[in-house]
Amino acid sequence: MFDESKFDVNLELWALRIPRELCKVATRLLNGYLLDKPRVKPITEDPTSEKNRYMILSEKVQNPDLSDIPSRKLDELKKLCEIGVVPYSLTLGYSYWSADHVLKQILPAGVEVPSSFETIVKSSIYASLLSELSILFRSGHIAHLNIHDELLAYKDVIAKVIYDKNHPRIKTIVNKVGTITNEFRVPKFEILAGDSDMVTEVKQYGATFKLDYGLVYWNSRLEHEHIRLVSLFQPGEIICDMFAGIGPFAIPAAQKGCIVHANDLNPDSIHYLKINTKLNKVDDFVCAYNMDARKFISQLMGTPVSESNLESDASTVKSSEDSSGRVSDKAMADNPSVTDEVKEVPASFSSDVEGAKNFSGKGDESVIAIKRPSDSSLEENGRSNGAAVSSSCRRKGSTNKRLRSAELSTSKPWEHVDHVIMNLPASALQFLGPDVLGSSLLKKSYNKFLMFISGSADAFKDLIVAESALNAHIQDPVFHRVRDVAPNKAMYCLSFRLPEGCFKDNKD
Ligand SMILES: C[S@@+](CC[C@H](N)C(=O)[O-])C[C@H]1O[C@@H](n2cnc3c(N)ncnc32)[C@H](O)[C@@H]1O
Repeated sequence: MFDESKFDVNLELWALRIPRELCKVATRLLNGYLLDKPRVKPITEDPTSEKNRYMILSEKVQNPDLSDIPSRKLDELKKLCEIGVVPYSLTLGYSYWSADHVLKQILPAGVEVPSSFETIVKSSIYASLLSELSILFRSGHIAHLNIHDELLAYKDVIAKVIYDKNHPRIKTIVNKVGTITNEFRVPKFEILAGDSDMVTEVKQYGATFKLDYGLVYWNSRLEHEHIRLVSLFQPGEIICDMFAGIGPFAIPAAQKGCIVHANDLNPDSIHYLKINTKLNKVDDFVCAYNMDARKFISQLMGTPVSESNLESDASTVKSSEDSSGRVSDKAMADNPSVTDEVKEVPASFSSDVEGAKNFSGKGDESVIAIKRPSDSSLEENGRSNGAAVSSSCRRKGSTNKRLRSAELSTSKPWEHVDHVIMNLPASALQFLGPDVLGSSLLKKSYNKFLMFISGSADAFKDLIVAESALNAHIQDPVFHRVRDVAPNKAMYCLSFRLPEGCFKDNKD
């Protein structure tokens, strides 16, 4: 692909032959005059004698008479031992140079390298130029590039360099092709280097996620948003994740002791969601569903005709892969004794959550509270409505302890949900209408939960659309800036408590 030897840089240097036991003292004396290159040791074997070492001098020592070294230092050194000066050739080759250095030489000078607006993975393995190439992130062993058109001719070279420089940590280099058009939001990738295995594991906030990067949606840049939302939840709360993917909200929420109803249309996402609940030992807390979110929410919240037919109702909303094991086989099972016990626990709405600060917007620049005269802050709203936001599963002091598996079986989402997550940017608002939420919400007094909706770049427009879908005024909406998706274009999360009396004109 390219001749690696063209990156060779030969250095003609001088080295001192010093008895090995004196190297430490000599190093101190020669401070500032020894070779100083990253990853190259200035002291090396003397090929002619085991008793000695070569101390390689820096490029600034040009003469074998060592006149470039201050005489005071040399005199001290000479008092220690007899010094031999030998020529020393050093080649810094392809393996020495960073990816940044190599690519700068390969890519044409003057090529318009777009500046990156993406957040690069924190433990960045890439140098500045690579971020300019818009290398989006690393997912497990996969490095995902997004090579711009003007650099496409160099894609193989770029991939080879990144692969060479990061193997074995990175085993596969992929490039996103085209724009995402499918409803599962999975990009198309071409594999540029390494093996074609797209099944990988990633870690976020201590949870492990297994996924096939070619089949499911995954975006490491949402890690902060995943943590932020989950930090707002309380143990025992019931979460409904309408577009759950492989579980980056569902699993940490379940780890916190929440009960999660997680749905996704993509069967592969649900396949991995189930694997992940098991991997993270929260399968007793997550019930997975594989259907369109409209059907999911209306069935989940639809009023069961009687307690006796809960199971049959529930079975319609469980994963279509029931035989291969829905996430919790105990989910929705009738267990009156446990239900009774849990019902006795008084509801509490303690809001001393870390994330509550973010939610109110205080101290978080990315939170924008859209204020209207009558609005109070969303945090206050959350607290004041707290008494009404009760959960049949909530337990006092259950904090991070694992709850019994029976918790999920006592969850009655058709009676109560604390939070709804809708992470489907741009289209999530379509799922707010009376045709989806309306009928089920009206039948029950179901208007207390908090909704988190990933909106488009136009926060104000989203608010208007949401209000029109709900046919109600949204009090204290909060827009949290999730991330920049393009220069001057941010993605927001709109949060609000479902207004009292929404869909009122649709009442029958
Ligand atoms: C942006 S991803 C979010 C996934 C996950 N919440 C996360 O943060 O990684 C949106 C997800 O919605 C799913 N999806 C798209 N349309 C859907 C629908 N009509 N009903 C249910 N899920 C849908 C996709 O398969 C995808 O996994």
